[in-house]
Amino acid sequence: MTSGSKAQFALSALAGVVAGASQAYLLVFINRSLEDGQRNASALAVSFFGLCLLVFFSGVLSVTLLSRIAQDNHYNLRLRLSRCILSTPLKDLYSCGPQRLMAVLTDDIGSIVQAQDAIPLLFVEGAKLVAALVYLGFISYKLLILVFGFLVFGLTSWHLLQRWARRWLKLAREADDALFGHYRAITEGFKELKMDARRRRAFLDRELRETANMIRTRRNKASLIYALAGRWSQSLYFLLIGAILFLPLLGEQVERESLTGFTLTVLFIGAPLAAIVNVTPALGKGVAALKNIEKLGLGASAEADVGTGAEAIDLVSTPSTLELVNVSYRYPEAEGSRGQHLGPLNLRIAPGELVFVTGGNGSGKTTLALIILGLFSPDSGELRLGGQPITQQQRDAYRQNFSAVFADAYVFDSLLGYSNDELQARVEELLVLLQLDDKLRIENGRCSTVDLSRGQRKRLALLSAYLADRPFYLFDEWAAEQDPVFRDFFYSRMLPELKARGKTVIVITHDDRYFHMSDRLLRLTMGQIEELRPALAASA
Ligand SMILES: Nc1ncnc2c1ncn2[C@@H]1O[C@H](COP(=O)(O)OP(=O)(O)OP(=O)(O)O)[C@@H](O)[C@H]1O
Repeated sequence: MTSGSKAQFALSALAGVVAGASQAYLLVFINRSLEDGQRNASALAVSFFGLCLLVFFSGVLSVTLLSRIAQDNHYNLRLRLSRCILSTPLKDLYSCGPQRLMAVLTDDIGSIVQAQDAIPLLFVEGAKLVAALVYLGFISYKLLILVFGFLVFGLTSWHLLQRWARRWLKLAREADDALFGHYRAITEGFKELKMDARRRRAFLDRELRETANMIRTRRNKASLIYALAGRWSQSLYFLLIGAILFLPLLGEQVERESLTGFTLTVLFIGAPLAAIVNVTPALGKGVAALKNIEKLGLGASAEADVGTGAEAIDLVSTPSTLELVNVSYRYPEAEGSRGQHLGPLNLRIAPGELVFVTGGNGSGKTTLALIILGLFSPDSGELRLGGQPITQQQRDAYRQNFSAVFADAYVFDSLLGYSNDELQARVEELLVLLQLDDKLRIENGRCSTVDLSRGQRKRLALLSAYLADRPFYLFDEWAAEQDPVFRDFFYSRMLPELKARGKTVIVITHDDRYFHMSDRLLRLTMGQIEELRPALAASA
């Protein structure tokens, strides 16, 4: 919280307390006018309506300010969490899984916001309750002790029931993660599920149904316990009123006026008590959501700030030698399989070299690419640029040296940071070069469409990489989805042209027809690099 929002919070909390306390004070007036009849009626009326105005304005002020703070927090939370995800190392992100992240970004943020929305109500209702209890103390401290006894017993038993309900809610929330995984399967595996009725049935009737049913059962249990807790507290409340009304039967002498005032006040506290009891589940869900976010550990091992990246871009180096020295990397072990291991890898790529990397499926080419790009930190060994080891703090700056197109390239519908009048001419030129000019337009940095074929999407990703135009280029099986003509154009024209411009280019490829175009050909086998065609300079 900034000091401005702290002051706003303090003011709104104060207004909430004033609103609640003055509502309770209205009760004193009501009680007094009932006791006094028409005596002092005009003086009481002035104070009464004055107090009504105070209740109105302080209530509006408190709720508005606190809602505004809640919205500010919501806004900050969305931004902070997104920034936090982007500063998390890729390895940690892989181990969270995309479905958990989606559940956090949708469900958990929503729960936190609902909890924050409940806070203004807590202040107003809490203040009403406290003020009413103070008034009860003035009327009769003995009866106040009785009320306290009931409150402590009621709240303790209610709290235990709440805890039980929250346990079920927590289990339901865990199943939500699995549900998001199924939703992903529906959207991303839509075609496969549509094509095979047997598979679709198994998916809908077993996987999805089981998870959805588990969530339904767990949430139902939580709701039942919440309902029990609610009814239980209400029953206790009536029991309390009964106890006060019928105390004389137990031989306890209480004045009639005190009894009336007391009963009226106890009836009055029913509403704030119920309101507090009703908003508590929202608070519980909010706390559980916060714990979920904490449990992901996002940002715990955060890399240097990846905020705007402006500071990092200033560090882009001129072409330099890239080295991997005794680098090794292991994927975390999964159930039933040992984590794949790469290394130790030693590699030196000189500025301006065109290096092809090949190897069988699963040999570790993409993993090597992710290490070279600084997206995976090696478990041991180091990465050096221009002879300088890359530290954890420099990793984001280091990554800014690369223009990369991944095998599963994501295509943004805008150029994000690469749209200005100067670049527009280059964009037009690239659209023609990549034969996309009859498919889409890019105006003010926004693409007219990204509904393109896979090959075309890869070309659009290449356009983005060209616009960034860093000293290093890395392509992971870029040409795999291109037609023979364009594939030839890529290897015979585009790669030599990049090399001629002094770029260091690393190409992961299975296209053996073009292996001769490279300066060096590396092969990965079982996580080890083998040099098939050494650098011309080295072999000379
Ligand atoms: N996220 C991951 N978690 C655990 N293991 C992984 C993960 N990604 C890849 N692996 C394992 O690491 C090994 C190397 O994978 P990688 O994607 O680097 O291979 P590749 O050579 O690029 O394969 P392909 O030619 O099929 O693209 C594989 O055996 C794979 O099982």
